[in-house]
Amino acid sequence: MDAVRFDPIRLQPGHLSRPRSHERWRCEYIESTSYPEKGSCVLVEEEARTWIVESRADSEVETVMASTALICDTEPWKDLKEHINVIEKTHLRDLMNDVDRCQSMMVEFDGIILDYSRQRARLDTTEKLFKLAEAADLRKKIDSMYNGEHINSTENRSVLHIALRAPRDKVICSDGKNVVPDVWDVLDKIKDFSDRVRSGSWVGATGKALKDVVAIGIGGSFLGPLFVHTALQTDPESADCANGRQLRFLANVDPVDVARNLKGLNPETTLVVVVSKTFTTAETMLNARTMREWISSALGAQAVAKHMVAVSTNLTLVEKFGIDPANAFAFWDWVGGRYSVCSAVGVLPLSLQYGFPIVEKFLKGASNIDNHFYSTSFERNLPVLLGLLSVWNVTFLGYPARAILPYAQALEKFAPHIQQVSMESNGKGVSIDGVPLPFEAGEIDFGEPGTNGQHSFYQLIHQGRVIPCDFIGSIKSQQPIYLKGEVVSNHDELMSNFFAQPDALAYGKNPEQLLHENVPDHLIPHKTFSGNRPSLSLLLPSFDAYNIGQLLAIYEHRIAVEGFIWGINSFDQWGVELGKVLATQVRKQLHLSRTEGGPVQGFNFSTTTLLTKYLEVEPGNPSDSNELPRL
Ligand SMILES: O=P(O)(O)OC[C@H]1O[C@H](O)[C@H](O)[C@@H](O)[C@@H]1O
Repeated sequence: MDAVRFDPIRLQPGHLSRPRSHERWRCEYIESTSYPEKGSCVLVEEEARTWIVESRADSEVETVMASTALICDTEPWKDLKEHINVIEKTHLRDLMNDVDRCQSMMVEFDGIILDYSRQRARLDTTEKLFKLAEAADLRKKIDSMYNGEHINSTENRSVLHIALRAPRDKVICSDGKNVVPDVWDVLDKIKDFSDRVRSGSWVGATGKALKDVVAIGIGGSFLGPLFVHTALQTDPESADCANGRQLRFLANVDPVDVARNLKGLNPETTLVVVVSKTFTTAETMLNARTMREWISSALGAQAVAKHMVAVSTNLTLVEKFGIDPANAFAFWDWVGGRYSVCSAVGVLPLSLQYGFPIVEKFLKGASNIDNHFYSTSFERNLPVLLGLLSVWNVTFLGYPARAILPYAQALEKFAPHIQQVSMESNGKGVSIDGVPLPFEAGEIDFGEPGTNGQHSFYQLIHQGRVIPCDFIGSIKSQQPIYLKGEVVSNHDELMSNFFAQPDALAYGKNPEQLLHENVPDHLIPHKTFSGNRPSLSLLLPSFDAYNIGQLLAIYEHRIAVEGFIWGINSFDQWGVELGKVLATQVRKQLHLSRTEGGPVQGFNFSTTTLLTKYLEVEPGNPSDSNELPRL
């Protein structure tokens, strides 16, 4: 039995290290306090200043005694706080004149250039950020992730999306087991299945080839695959492989999304892929039942086996739903939903559309960044630099948002995907040990492809609030256009904006310049740009499948770095639960009122009034017959 001393003032649920299953620990405490109930650790005895606790967990995994120290208590943090005053006195206009500084703030890896010279940072700022990384044990945390330790401590899970794109011969262990062979078993199964569907050897119930795929899923089971699909759609090599095929995504439980997705589809030639990690998500399951009805009402119930397959970690529920387990593609609880695009979640629908070899290139791109992130010194490590700079912007300079501005229509769905990866991962208010954070973590991500955004929200970015921007561009266009007689090609036109906007933000325009241009006095305040607005630029060779994989992994790891520095758990998402629970209560009420006409009860005045109005306008009971969209 180990004796552990706790400081009751800092003691919060989550601070107790858990003994191995059914072990007992003696915990001495300093002042009188009540035992903080914590999951599987139960208080079995209490003596003077001592609790005897016993673990009731089945797991043999021991959580290491978590430190109650917050990163903001460290010297490097305090030093950076002081350093803000120094940076406040600088202007990017001047910082950009220092060529040595600018040169040091350009990093190249595998043809990807990161230019962070337009960050409000000097060389000593980055030095201080590296010290902060040291204080946050960043190296150790990255290693823990790669070693399969249960860094998602509130769910007691490893975080191993890196294993999803690891080469066959790599060894990556979770709970003592090499998971890479399991990953490749599923990848091989996907390759085989998608080859059969694409070649027409797997056909639908009426013998027709399945050329259209509807992937049902939401959140992490939707946004990543949608981003990659949208990016590959116009990549020439990928587009060639998708000839004659369609991939659609049904996410929203809004029946309009069903209607839109079904429009023009024939059940005879459609394959439905139900994607859900848990196979319990309300929206996905209702959409899956809807699509099952759409297929069976047209082709008979037996057709479901040929027209519906699933991706899930919960194969028992897949079978219960009526999908043949032979047509289920597994993944594992060590893959977070928002980090699952490289699992069957993305690989199956994308392989059906583009063929497995294209998807393998995408996986190789992501794997290349996994190696870079793991093995490159922090000074030249793209995700580490990006993560540290984000922490600097959000927490120290106080800029709460980040604009993701790809100068690439192919990356149209990148910002929506990163919104989930970033905001669900880092939108936390307590440290990994459960201590309320006395500083802001997480950021608000939003974005649109350039140049569309320029004609929309850039006004605010230039003259309103300061929003650090990520400019993302490619050297080669996926679909070049050049018109004889035009000054530049269409891609050069696009990229002129990519190169110009960061300088406009950094330098701005001052009243002297405006006077010199004979701008009337009364317009000078309106036409003045303060400048000094930070951005960074990422220039990639192209947006082919490999580069898209790289870009994805850069952002995934950048977000992990931010969480590691803030000392939060970036891999759980308890914040999404409450809304779901309350919706259950409303669903029950709607059913009751529709079927028995019962009055709205048990809600506050506002919800009661709204529900009553809602029920008045659309009266009627659920009917005995099915109703499907008529579009
Ligand atoms: O894949 P599923 O289990 O259906 O989950 C879909 C989504 O549901 C939840 O809302 C979680 O917050 C997301 O992280 C998850 O991606």
